Amino acid sequence: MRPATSPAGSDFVVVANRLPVNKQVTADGTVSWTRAPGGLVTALAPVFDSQPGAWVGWTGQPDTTDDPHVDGIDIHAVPLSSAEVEDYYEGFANSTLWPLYHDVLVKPVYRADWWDTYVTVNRRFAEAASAAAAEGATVWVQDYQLQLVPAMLRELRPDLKIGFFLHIPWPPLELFNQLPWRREILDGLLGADLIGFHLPGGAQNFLALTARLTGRPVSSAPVGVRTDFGTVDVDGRTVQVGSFPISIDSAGVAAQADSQAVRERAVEIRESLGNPKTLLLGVDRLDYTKGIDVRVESLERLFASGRLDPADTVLVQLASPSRENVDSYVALRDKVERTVAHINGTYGTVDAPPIRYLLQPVPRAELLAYFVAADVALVTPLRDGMNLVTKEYIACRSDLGGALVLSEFTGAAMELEAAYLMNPYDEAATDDAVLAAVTDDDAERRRRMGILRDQVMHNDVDQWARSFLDTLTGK
Ligand SMILES: Nc1ncnc2c1ncn2[C@@H]1O[C@H](COP(=O)(O)OP(=O)(O)O)[C@@H](O)[C@H]1O
Ligand SMILES: O=P(O)(O)OC[C@H]1O[C@H](O[C@H]2O[C@H](CO)[C@@H](O)[C@H](O)[C@H]2O)[C@H](O)[C@@H](O)[C@@H]1O
Repeated sequence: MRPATSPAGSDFVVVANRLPVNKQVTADGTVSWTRAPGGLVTALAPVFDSQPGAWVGWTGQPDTTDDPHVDGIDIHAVPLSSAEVEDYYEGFANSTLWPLYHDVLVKPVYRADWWDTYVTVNRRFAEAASAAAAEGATVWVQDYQLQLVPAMLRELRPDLKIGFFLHIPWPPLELFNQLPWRREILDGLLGADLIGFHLPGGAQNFLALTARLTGRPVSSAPVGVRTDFGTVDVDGRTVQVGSFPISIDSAGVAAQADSQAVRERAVEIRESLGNPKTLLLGVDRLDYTKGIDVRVESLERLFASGRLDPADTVLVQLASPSRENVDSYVALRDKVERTVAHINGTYGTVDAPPIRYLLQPVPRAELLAYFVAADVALVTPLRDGMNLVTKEYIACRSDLGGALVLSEFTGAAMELEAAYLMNPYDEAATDDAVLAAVTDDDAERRRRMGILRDQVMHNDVDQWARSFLDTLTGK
């Protein structure tokens, strides 16, 4: 039932763990709002340019009742206590689900008290969404932190059209089955009218698992990209299941990258690094799924074997701090920082270390200047739902310069086959891919970048959002 306090509400509501802004509080208590980290916000923020609506989410800070203002979006902040952040966000979302859905790269932790808090917090998000939505509104729930919201929201508001999109991989049956609350998660998701995944394989896994664990009738034909949807029959209600590869505001990124200011800054960046023959670039949240260790270890092997010369090669690794209270992230940071120091100590000189490592989010224009400046982008995840950094790099290269080394274990690899694809578990193949991207002649690099650019400029975030929402609303 609709809460009595509800205003008329919005016709379009996004529900995501994060708001598009992040609250930063410095030691002296100064408050500032910065763009929230990660690809979910990068992708969803432009959706509101063409569609007014509300965004229900958390500010990124515990124990606050702030309601930040964002131009053009009606923000509804969902408060979380410190204990809830520990149990729901750092615990169940990022120490249970995140590793389980990313090939158990670290061992998932299963704790009933974390699960209980996940249920409590999901209910709070469902209630906030219910209060924000107008009669008959379209509500789009995002990601693994909120998998129970679709069913909870349907119970509160049967009048709504409810969509759910998963931004990370959907795991195979053998892994998902580890989850003590697997049936509850499936039932939560099945509250939606449309469930979206990046890749057809994820949608197919979901259908197979649903048939096995719930016994509900599911369709048997394969799922296509933005077409040929699967179905689950939930007591006479049809839930559609589809594949919608996410993207970026390609034209907007390209236009900003082509600005004089960004081009000039790119030249300055190269100069400040001593105009190396080869500038390699990594840009990631500091996450163990991203394979930052894979690329720096490959670089070390290429230096050690003499296949690359550390005197004329620089790797800039821009890392954004992430989930810093979770043990596996602390361990990764230690590992990366030790390896970088080891390589710089072994192969550098005092004034020219081959790796420049920054652990701070970089302002947007500055980031694009790095993309324009880099000869090779190294995108080497062990597993990644999509990876929007890849698409940002390509969108920035209207000059058809640059080359992309891309892990086969990213969602992006399915669409971007003209990249230098590599298996991050295969050291020799990784080294060969990096070396080919560095040493192939300009014609070959331009040929590949041309194909990649056609793909990314054509398949942008607007198409992603439109195709999902049109399917959801039956247009
Ligand atoms: N060090 C950084 N500084 C600024 N932005 C960053 C940094 N690292 C990543 N980003 C941004 O965060 C987003 C990451 O999205 P994506 O590659 O899909 O991975 P994820 O969502 O898992 O972090 C991109 O828009 C990227 O530009
Ligand atoms: O909110 P955080 O805990 O700081 O994490 C940031 C986001 O990381 C994940 O992003 C995923 O979504 C991207 C866009 O679809 C995709 O390209 C990437 O492969 C995923 O890892 C997470 O799924 C988001 O919920 C987080 O906000």
